[in-house]
Amino acid sequence: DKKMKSIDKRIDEYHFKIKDSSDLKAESGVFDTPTLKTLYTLASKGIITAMGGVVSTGKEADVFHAIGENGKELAIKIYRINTSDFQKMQDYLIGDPRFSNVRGTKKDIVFAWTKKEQRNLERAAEVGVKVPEPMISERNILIMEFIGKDGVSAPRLKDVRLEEPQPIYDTVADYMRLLYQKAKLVHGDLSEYNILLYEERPVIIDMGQAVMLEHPMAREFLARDVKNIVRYFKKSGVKCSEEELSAHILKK
Ligand SMILES: N#C/C(=C\c1ccncc1)C(=O)NCc1ccccc1
Repeated sequence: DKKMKSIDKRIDEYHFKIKDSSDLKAESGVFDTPTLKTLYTLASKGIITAMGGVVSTGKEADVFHAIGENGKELAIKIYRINTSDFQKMQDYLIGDPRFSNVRGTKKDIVFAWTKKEQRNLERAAEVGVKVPEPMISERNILIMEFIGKDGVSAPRLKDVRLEEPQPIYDTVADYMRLLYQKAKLVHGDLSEYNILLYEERPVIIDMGQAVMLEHPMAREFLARDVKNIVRYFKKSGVKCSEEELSAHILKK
């Protein structure tokens, strides 16, 4: 019972439990009724026991901190159903052999996108790339491992000044190679905005737009990812080039 006590104490530390929708609605525009229903379903299954604060907000989605079973810290990514750039999502999905049959309303597109991010995170984790471990996705909600401590998210590379950039660059280069060679994926939006630094190691996030190598734009997306990564690490003092990073990723 002591254990339960401590979890309750932890939960009380948060602004609010999932008690009524007024609190959640105040948080941000993602909490429309269907989303609240889904959150309550997840809560009633004990998957989420308390919602924390906002970790990050974007056009497409908001990420919240939460507490799950046995006090585990979670990241809850909630995709907006109305304002998401669903035309862009649709173009990405149509090019993806795994989702090319998805048609229909914005809702269907956003649900498929959420599932896609979960599948991409699973494939990345399988081949040894450090990403937030995905747990489940339900409609427009993706639940994953929280990368951070006590509700404080690990910082993005964009927000840190690296003492030792070389080993971080080497790891990111290896992750890009593993994604391409083993997971047959291109991240498609890789930059210092989508890499967290946790316990001195890079963690890749935001795999929703990642595409399979068969996608018509896979090579252009890879070239853009390479350009972004070289630009950032050159600025951080690493001797690197687009040719060298591309070779590292593509060589057999
Ligand atoms: N996944 C994820 C993220 C953070 C995160 C932190 C700690 N643990 C897991 C994930 C994240 O900020 N993504 C960026 C983003 C972009 C656009 C909209 C919302 C969010």
